[in-house]
Amino acid sequence: MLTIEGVHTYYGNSHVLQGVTFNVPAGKSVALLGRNGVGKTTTIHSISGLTPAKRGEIRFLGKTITGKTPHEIARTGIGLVPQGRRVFPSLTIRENLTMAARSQTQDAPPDWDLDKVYTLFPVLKEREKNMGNQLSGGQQQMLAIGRALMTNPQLILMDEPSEGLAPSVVSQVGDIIHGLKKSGLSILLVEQNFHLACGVADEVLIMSKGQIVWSGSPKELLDNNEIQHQYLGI
Ligand SMILES: Nc1ncnc2c1ncn2[C@@H]1O[C@H](COP(=O)(O)OP(=O)(O)OP(=O)(O)O)[C@@H](O)[C@H]1O
Repeated sequence: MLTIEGVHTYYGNSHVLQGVTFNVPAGKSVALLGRNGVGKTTTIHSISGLTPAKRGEIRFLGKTITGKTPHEIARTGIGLVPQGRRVFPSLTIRENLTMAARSQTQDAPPDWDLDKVYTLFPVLKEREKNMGNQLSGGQQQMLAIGRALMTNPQLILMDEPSEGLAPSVVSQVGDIIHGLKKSGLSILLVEQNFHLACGVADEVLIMSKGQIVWSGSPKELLDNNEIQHQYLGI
C-alpha cells in the first residue's frame, strides 16, 4: 500500500534520513521505533510532504507521491495524527472535526462523518461545543485521531499518540488503534512506548541515524534483549 524506497531527507545541510526503505502492507499496522532524534518524525513528514524527500521515492496505492504538496498527499487517502496533537485551540471540538471533512470520492457517501466519529468517541460529542484547549490530553488525542478520520484515509500516520498521557489513557489509545485496524485501516505508528507499539503492531521497524536497522515481529523484538538495549535503551 505504502512503499518507501531509498528516501533521503535534509534539514538544510543536515542529512537526516539516509536511505530509508520499508513497506506498509494494506490493512496492517507497522510501528517505527528508535531513540530520540533518529528521524522518525522526519519519516512521517517526508511521507506527508511536510518535509519533502530530496531523493528516493514514496508510492501510495501504486502511485508516486514524492514531490506532491501535503494537501495533495492528504487527498490521496493518507491521514496524519501529528505529534503533539495540534488541536486548534480556538475552534470548538465540532469545528476541529468538520473543517477536516472530506469524502473519498465525489459520488460515494463518506465512510467517516461526524456521527461515526462521535460514536467512536462519545466524549467528543458530549463536549462538542467546548474549545479545543478545554480538553484533557487523552481527549485531545481522540480529537486528533477523529480529525484524521474525517479525511476518510486508507492509511493513517500516527506520531507518538501516547506522548504525555497517563498509563490508563495510553491503554485506551492502544484499544483505539486496535479498533482502527479492525475497521480495515492501514497504520504507520511512531512510538516511544515500546509496549504500546508491540501490542498493536503486525511488524516493527527500528530506526537509527536515519536508517532502518532492524525489522521483525513484535514477538521477535520482545525476545531480543540485545536489539532492545542497543537501539531502544531498554
Ligand atoms: N525543523 C528542523 N530543523 C533542523 N533540524 C531538525 C528539524 N526537525 C528535526 N531536526 C533534526 O533532525 C533529526 C531527526 O529528528 P526527528 O524529529 O525526525 O527525530 P525523532 O526520531 O522523531 O525524535 P523524537 O522522538 O525526539 O521526536 C534530529 O537531529 C533533529 O534535531
